[in-house]
Order: sequence, then C-alpha cells, then structure tokens
Amino acid sequence: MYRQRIVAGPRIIVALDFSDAAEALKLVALLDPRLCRLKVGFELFVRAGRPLVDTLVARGFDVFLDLKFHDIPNTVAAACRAAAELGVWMLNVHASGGATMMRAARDALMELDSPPMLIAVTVLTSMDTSDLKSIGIDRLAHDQVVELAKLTRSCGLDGVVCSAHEAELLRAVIGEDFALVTPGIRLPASTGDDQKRVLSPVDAARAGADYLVIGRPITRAPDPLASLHAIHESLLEQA
Ligand SMILES: O=C(O)c1cc(=O)[nH]c(=O)n1[C@@H]1O[C@H](COP(=O)(O)O)[C@@H](O)[C@H]1O
Repeated sequence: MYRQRIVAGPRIIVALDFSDAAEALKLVALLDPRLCRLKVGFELFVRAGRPLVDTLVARGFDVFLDLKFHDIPNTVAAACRAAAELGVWMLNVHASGGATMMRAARDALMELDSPPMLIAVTVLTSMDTSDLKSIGIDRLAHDQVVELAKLTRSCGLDGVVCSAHEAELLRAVIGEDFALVTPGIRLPASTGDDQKRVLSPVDAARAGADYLVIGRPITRAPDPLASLHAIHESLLEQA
C-alpha cells in the first residue's frame, strides 16, 4: 500500500475502552470528528459490535478498529476483509504473526476499492525488555520494535503501532511514508496505569508520531472534552 503519511485531519485517536455502547456513546456525544478519531477495541466490539461501529461511522468519525488480528494467514485475511466491510478507517494485526500473515492481510484489503489503512502492532506499550525476555525474546524492546517495523514495511503495510519512545528512531530507520501510531500517551501529571513505555502528547508528536492513541487521560478525566481540547491545543502550539 505505502500510502503517503496521512496527517491531514485529527491526530488524536480517542480509545473508547468502555464496557457498553451506551457509555461509549455518552462520551462520543461530546466529541467532534474535526477534533479526534475514535478507536474501538476488544471489549466494546465484543459487547456492541457492528451496530456501534455503524453509528460512529454515520456520525462522521474515522474509526480505528483495534482487534489486533494474530492467526494463520487465511484466517487473518478473511477477518480483515470482514472488518473492512464495516467502513472503518484503520485496522491492525500483530507484526509477530509474521510476514506471510501480514502479506495475506494486505492482499485481502488491496482487492477492495477503498481499503482501510492497515497497520501492525510491534511491541505492546505495556511491555518492556524484561517482559520480552520472559517470553524468550532476548533483545532490547526498541530493537525488537525496529525489527518488526522493518518487517511490516517490507510487507507493504501502512504503518505500525509503537511507543512514542521509539518514534524518532523508527523515523530515522524507516523513513517518512509510514504511519507511526503511538499509544502509551500520558499527561505529565498523570499515572502510567498499566503502561510501561509512556510519553506526553507533545513529546510524542515531536518524536515523529503521526497519530496519538489516548484512552484514560481523556475518557477518565473529570472533564473529557476539556482534556481533549487541551491536548489538541498543545499539539497545535507544538506544530
Ligand atoms: O493497538 C493499540 O491500540 C495499543 C497497542 C499498544 O501497544 N498499547 C496500547 O495501549 N494500545 C491501546 O491503546 C489504548 C491506550 O489506552 P490508555 O492507556 O487508556 O491511554 C488501549 O485501548 C490499548 O488497547
């Protein structure tokens, strides 16, 4: 695919990690598609599925369907095709599923008239080098991220999910036409929760992240819209 980096439009992707559609839609009613895109992950999709995605798309939001597919190539390709039918803007797979799996996913989407962006998760932002060691990967987390990002690019995907800590290094190694999508974003005053490789929104953008996936710092803030606006403004000032 190798689309050009799409940085037009909002760079903030709000992670709708809610347990049901009503709760998610309560927050969405406050949001504006000109200010943010939305991410629907496992819990919400399992509970609310297609009707919710249809509603979000109908309200004009770009939806990142974050189901992190990781299975045999044929299964992943079919799942990507099915997900694309929902009219979502972005889909993801795990890069550790390997080259054959990623190419199968890409090929399935390339048959479509207007395919969603396809990106791959490198090393989860909740993991660090010691977590990698515990699953038999004896390498620094950022080296593993670079390796998987190079593999992802060579398979023709549009970008990767990584920590903003790796964004600068990845930009240097991978070049410009490759989207870097970074979760693990935390405001200077907030806690990391279960995230280990975190960075502030402005630092992430400075490091070269294209899209910032932000959940709890917005969704669990006392005033989510104010938090979104503050982050949005800080990114504009930095640009
Ligand atoms: O693929 C993702 O979106 C993802 C990858 C990753 O490495 N780390 C990560 O946190 N995420 C997602 O990004 C969101 C982060 O949420 P907060 O930690 O609440 O900001 C969650 O929905 C995660 O599922």
